[in-house]
Amino acid sequence: MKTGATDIKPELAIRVQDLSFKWPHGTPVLQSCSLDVPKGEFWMLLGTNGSGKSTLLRLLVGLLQPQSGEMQIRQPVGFVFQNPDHQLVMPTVAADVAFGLVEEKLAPDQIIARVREALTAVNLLDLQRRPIYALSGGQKQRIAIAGAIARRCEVLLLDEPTALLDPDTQLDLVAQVRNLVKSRGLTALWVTHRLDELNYCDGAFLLEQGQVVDRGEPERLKQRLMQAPNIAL
Ligand SMILES: Nc1ncnc2c1ncn2[C@@H]1O[C@H](COP(=O)(O)OP(=O)(O)OP(=O)(O)O)[C@@H](O)[C@H]1O
Repeated sequence: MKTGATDIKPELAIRVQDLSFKWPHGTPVLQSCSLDVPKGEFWMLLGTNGSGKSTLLRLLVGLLQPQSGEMQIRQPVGFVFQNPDHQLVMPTVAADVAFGLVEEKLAPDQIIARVREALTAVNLLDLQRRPIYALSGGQKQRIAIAGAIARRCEVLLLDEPTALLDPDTQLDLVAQVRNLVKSRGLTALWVTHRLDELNYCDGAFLLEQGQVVDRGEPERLKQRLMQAPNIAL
């Protein structure tokens, strides 16, 4: 099995080939799953409940190990969970963004500069001293993204980051991630059930029973899913 980003093609940020995963004593979740995400693009991952979307992201970030197949992903990778309360750990906004930099052993002025840059990128510099508990759901998701930007992540993996947000905040977040991808050369893979979010991405994958069954232009996939009542996203 090959993992890491050492020999990934220059035009790609994520490469998954024939990946298979099953839980102990469980049925297969991913079965020869293959996909490529081009560098500097914003792609989405769609599929019915239980089709393996979250499992694929967890494999990509190393939280799970596949039984077979190959994965390559550019480092560092940032992960944004559905529920931001599962990943924001410090009492204030600036402290939380800085927390992710501990391993880099930076000087204090470098940490301050990275935190300011990251909060500016998500338009939340004004809130740097605010307690985490006093943020909205959308603001918390943007802080999680700022943490990844501060760490200079090349790839963002987002697992239904808008699931707990109201519709306006949902579209603000997806538009902001698109802007970050385009302005900073990041690559993002975003799991969603919401077809209106497809308007913001460069391409999408459709996962069914652990395999990619369609991929490509978001508008075409959107039309396919709107005309397929048997695929309940
Ligand atoms: N910790 C676990 N132990 C055993 N089975 C699990 C575990 N986590 C998930 N599964 C199973 O793995 C399969 C794939 O789950 P996964 O969360 O990847 O699906 P998904 O496509 O992200 O679904 P959803 O859209 O509902 O979030 C499901 O059948 C699920 O029940």
